Amino acid sequence: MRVSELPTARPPGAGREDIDFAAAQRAVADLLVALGRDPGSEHLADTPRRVADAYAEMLTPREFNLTTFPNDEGYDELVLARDIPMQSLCMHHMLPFHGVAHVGYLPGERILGLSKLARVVELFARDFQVQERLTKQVADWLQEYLAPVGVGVVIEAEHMCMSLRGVRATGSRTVTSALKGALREDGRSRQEFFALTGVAG
Ligand SMILES: Nc1nc2c(ncn2[C@@H]2O[C@H](COP(=O)(O)OP(=O)(O)OP(=O)(O)O)[C@@H](O)[C@H]2O)c(=O)[nH]1
Ligand SMILES: [Zn+2]
Repeated sequence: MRVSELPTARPPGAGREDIDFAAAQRAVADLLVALGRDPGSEHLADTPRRVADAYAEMLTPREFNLTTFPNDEGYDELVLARDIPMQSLCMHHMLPFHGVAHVGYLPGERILGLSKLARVVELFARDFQVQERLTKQVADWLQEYLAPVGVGVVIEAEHMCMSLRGVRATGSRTVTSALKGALREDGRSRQEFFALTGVAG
């Protein structure tokens, strides 16, 4: 099943088809002028196009197949993809935040193609985001389409809006988690999940 064919938990209006490139380029050119920069300089001449392209790319997740397999062996322990690289854009400042995601689940009737754990992170990260919302969207989406016994998502990220400007707390990382099903309710599973992600639970 192609992911674009699923009614995802993504908010309507996100995606490349909603991007007006000409308007985005004009807006970047206006911003440069508003910031007192000379848009006629050779270095800046193509910058509105580059910035519009860069944001369009950063806001567009790649399409993928949601491939699952029958859980023939009845595997009932945790499956965890650790240290999935994650890049997103902060909703409040439009600056990047980046780090890693750890995504795990306790299988039910189906197991998921392993790469899909990283692809689901990208599906929601390529958007203007709030870290808490991103974390929960990944967990909710896996719960809905994989129907596992439990799901756990941890994201550890550094926000450029906290590093490059404002409080300038460079190196500080924010940790968020979302747990569902047995990983939320069963103390032992929850502890094991946090132990394997390396986050104190
Ligand atoms: N909860 C949450 N807050 C975020 C996230 N990304 C950025 N923020 C925060 O959003 C807040 C916006 O606060 P404002 O006071 O309106 O913005 P600001 O004046 O730029 O704030 P400072 O960053 O403190 O200078 C800041 O505290 C940011 O750190 C996120 O993913 N989750
Ligand atoms: Zn921010």
